[in-house]
Amino acid sequence: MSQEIERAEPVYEAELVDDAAPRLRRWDWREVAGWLVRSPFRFAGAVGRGLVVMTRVWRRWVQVHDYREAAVQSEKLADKFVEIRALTLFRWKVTAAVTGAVSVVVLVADLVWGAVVLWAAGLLAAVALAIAGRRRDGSPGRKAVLAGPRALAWTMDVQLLVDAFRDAKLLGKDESLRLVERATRTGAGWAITVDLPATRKAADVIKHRDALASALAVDEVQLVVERVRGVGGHAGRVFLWVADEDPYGGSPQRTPLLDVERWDAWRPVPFGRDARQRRVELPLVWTSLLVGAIPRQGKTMAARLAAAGLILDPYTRLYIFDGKGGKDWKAAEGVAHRFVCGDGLAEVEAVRDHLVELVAEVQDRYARMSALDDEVCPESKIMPGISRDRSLNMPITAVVIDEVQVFLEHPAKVLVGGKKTTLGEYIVDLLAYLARKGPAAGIVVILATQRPDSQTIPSRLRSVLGSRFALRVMDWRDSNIVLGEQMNTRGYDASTLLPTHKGVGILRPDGETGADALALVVRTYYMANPEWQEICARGRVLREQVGTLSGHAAGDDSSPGVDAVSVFGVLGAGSVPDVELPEPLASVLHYLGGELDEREFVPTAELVEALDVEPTTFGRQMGELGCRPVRQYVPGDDGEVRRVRGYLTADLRTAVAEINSER
Ligand SMILES: Nc1ncnc2c1ncn2[C@@H]1O[C@H](COP(=O)(O)OP(=O)(O)OP(=O)(O)O)[C@@H](O)[C@H]1O
Repeated sequence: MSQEIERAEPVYEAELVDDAAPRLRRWDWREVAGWLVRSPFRFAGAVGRGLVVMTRVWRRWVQVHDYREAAVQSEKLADKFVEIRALTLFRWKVTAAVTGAVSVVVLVADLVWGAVVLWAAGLLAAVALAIAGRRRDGSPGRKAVLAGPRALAWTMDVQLLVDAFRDAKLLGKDESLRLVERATRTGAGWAITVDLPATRKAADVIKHRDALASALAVDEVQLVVERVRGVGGHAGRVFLWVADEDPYGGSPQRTPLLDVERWDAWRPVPFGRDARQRRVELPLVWTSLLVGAIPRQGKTMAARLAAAGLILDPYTRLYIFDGKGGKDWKAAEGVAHRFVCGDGLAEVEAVRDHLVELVAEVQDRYARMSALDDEVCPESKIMPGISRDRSLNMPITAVVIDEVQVFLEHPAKVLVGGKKTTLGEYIVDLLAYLARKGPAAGIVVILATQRPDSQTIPSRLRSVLGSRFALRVMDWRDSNIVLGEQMNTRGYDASTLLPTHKGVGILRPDGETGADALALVVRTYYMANPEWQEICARGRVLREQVGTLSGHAAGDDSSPGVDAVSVFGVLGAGSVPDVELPEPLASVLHYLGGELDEREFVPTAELVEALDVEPTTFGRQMGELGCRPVRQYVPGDDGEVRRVRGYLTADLRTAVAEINSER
């Protein structure tokens, strides 16, 4: 009895003390009743779990799992395969023999002693299973919810997922998830679709993906969270996929471009695979690409993959500039119309001259496109037919610059249009013009850098680059420089990628190209050096066949001699100033890109949808930055003209100019 007595707390003055000093653990009758009512269910639950546990134990045993794993670890699976198969077969036979023997014994016992034996055996088995499947309290550390014996429990019991959402503070205490689609086995993982309560947003789950991964006790690279969009989707519907193991481990896949004879630059280029091994393709025409990463993460590989698609199209003209000056791009010399490799003054000046030549060409293309027949060129934009018509001389032209910071940071003083500047600044202006005006005229700008900071790539250049790919970077600021303002707060931060995951990065496709997701994690395809050389060699043969080998590749390095002054005149026009703009104005300008100059009015609804922002807050923040909405008549998708709220691009430009002058 004395052991059951709890020591009373010290008694303080004015404290009420219960008379019945020795406090015993007393059961409330409601607790007892509750326990009695719940126990059959708990027993049944434990039996169910026990069944799952025992089935798994048996399956691992029959498949010789540990032996197999040891063989995989020591990379001897192939050698041990026959042995493992023989052992598996033997264990299947043992299973069959034991099952047969037990059935016979039970049958005989049933005949001799009657049905009571069956009941007794069943009960015994149920108790044994319940013991195997009981919930073990107090086991140290957290167990991965989705690994081991509980994987099946999770797929059967959504409550575990609800608990994880609550632990990650994505659901309140009284809120719950609604199951849209049961958990199913999809690829090498489990997929489930759920609806959040009406007040919650899928975007927040994406944002706090790491908290959810922690609550589920899996590494965040194993957890994929996507919004379900379009028909059948809404802002509160979430698709979750949890990989069994690191989806970016294993050996990389080779690029499918190696299996094709030629490619069409108008088709999106095969770029890599996402966590679920779905193909990710990158449209390049009518847009541009910025790749950023710290060294040795796969930046050159990513840029070369994009270039490879263009190299395999003989109608594409290539300007290839490599600031590193190594061997990485050497093979492309045989296909490039202009080729510069190195970081000396002569090389930087050559790059400048080639870019000036291109800017002049863009102007010329616009002039010629406006003179073309409406049927050939309906909207002052290059079309596939035009780009392949040799007589029009407007092929898709790609400017690929690796280690672009070498050119952008060059400090040599130059005089441009009577104004003192540096060579680097001038190249920034030229590239910004090309990225802004070029896409519609068939110019594709692809830039790769290991210095993604705001000085190196000023916002007037960044804001006009369409697609972004960030491999691992130093910190979230650098990540935002590549991916766009505030992308880290939306759950996309390339500094959290793992150093061992070479070639894995966050891709933010150009919104204009109709991409569904805001961004996605991609592992690029792998293209070994000999394969890259093979693609370049094939590109050369193709160009020789159709007669498009030109410039440097054809041994002709002469420049057409462009009037640099006339080019200078167009550079300043409408360019976005070089300051960090506050949000949401920065995102608006990024979204509009070159359209800032081309459009007169942007409906608020369009911006709210494109930027995925809350309309009231957006309106207030824009107001604080001096942008007031106006009403204008615009034609809708159905052709009907409606009066809608929106912003005049002139007002946006004025706001930018004012912010600029205040700094
Ligand atoms: N998708 C991939 N899968 C596996 N390994 C990859 C992948 N992409 C790149 N790598 C490996 O990562 C390493 C670095 O690649 P790469 O040379 O492209 O990086 P980088 O960032 O351009 O480096 P640097 O800054 O030195 O130019 C290479 O050894 C390459 O083989």
